[in-house]
Amino acid sequence: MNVTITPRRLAGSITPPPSKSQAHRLIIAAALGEGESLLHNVACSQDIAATIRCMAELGAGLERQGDTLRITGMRAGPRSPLRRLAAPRLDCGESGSTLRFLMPVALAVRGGGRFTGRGRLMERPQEPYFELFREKGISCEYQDGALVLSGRLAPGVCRLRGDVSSQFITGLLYALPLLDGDSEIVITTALESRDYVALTVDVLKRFGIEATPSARGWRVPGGQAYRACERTVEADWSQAAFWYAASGIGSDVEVTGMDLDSAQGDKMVLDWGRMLRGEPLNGGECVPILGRTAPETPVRTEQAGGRSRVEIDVSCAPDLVPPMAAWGALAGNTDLCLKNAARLRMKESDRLSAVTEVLTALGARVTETADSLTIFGREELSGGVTVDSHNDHRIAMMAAIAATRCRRSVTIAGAECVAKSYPDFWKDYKSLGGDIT
Ligand SMILES: O=C(O)C1=C[C@@H](OP(=O)(O)O)[C@@H](O)[C@H](O)C1
Ligand SMILES: C=C(OP(=O)(O)O)C(=O)O
Repeated sequence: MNVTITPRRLAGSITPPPSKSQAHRLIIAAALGEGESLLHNVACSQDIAATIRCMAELGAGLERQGDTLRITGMRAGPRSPLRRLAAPRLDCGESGSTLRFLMPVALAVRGGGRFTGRGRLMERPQEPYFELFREKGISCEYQDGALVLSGRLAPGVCRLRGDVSSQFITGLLYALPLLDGDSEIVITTALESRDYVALTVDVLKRFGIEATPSARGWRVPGGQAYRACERTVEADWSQAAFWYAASGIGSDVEVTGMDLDSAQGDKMVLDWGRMLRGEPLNGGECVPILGRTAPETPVRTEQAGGRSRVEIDVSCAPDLVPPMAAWGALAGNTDLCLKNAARLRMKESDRLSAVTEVLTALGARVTETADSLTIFGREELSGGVTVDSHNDHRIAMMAAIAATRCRRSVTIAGAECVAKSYPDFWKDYKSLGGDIT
């Protein structure tokens, strides 16, 4: 599907969709649990549909009633009869979270499974799991494009890299409590996307599951049971970031329904945006309103010729790169460097090269290195082109936000990919006065 945008500023009020990251976690916890859980404000993005489908295949009952999901837990645990059933077939769509969260879960609950996916999913790296699983005697093989796991996930020490994806750690945090002995997750490198692990621990706690930080990672007692729960999914800070970016570059969008106390790390978009706007400054340093400290506290420096440069370490919040890039491209006399971003090459697209290609086509000046982007702020972009979404929801949304400040119309090819995380994105864009066909 092509969407053509006639540039104009957006105005109005919007509540972003429910958090995809939180919804995945709540659904999995409820499905593993005992009894009936109710989850409210569940939106059926393609990624969430994948997790729902997979948890049903693993043995839970999931029934949608409007935006409420009624989940009958499978009572997973060391003595569950589910372990005797045939290997489940888990279609993860394009969702990296679904695949990586459920690989150890399927091992713990069913002794393995056959995982399939679409788009770039099956090419995304799984080596940290493979190394760990093979060390534990679990077989991991690609067969006709499917990933087949089989074996027993034994409790004990689980050594894992922390700089490929935090999703591996989340998967283990879900599976290890179900084993019949205690475990420790030992992180062998720097941990990136750290707040996503904190979000996991936050959800687990609500289901009565304990995981405590250790000097090397997390200690996870075995023999735990997920208890049923009733929760409402919070609004999504990663999606809110696109609307904050729109306002940052001249639109007037009021973002409603956001929880400032959320465990979602992407709420730091508020601090990053403030830094980009150059306010408020305190001796040249931004004072983070959300109490964040290095490394994610951005640094702003004054440059020659009246320009400023903002440098942000994005390793803690990679999903903020596309909205921040759109914001940076139209930041006037401010240049934005997004560094420590190598992991973005392993998402739905190679997001660093996709951001560079799309923003450059729209008329921005962007330089790309192996692990960073520098975007040189302008007052306006030229537009007048067709850009490719690269089948990446966050790239399509970035282009749509940047288009609000182009001189000529912008066509986004493959615009339907927003359904991966934000099926109503185009509807919401229109409701804010966006002119799209
Ligand atoms: O745990 C999660 O919900 C996510 C973790 C992040 O991935 P990485 O840990 O691979 O960076 C993020 O990019 C992804 O969109 C969602
Ligand atoms: C990378 C993303 O998700 P996942 O890893 O779950 O596919 C995303 O939503 O940007």
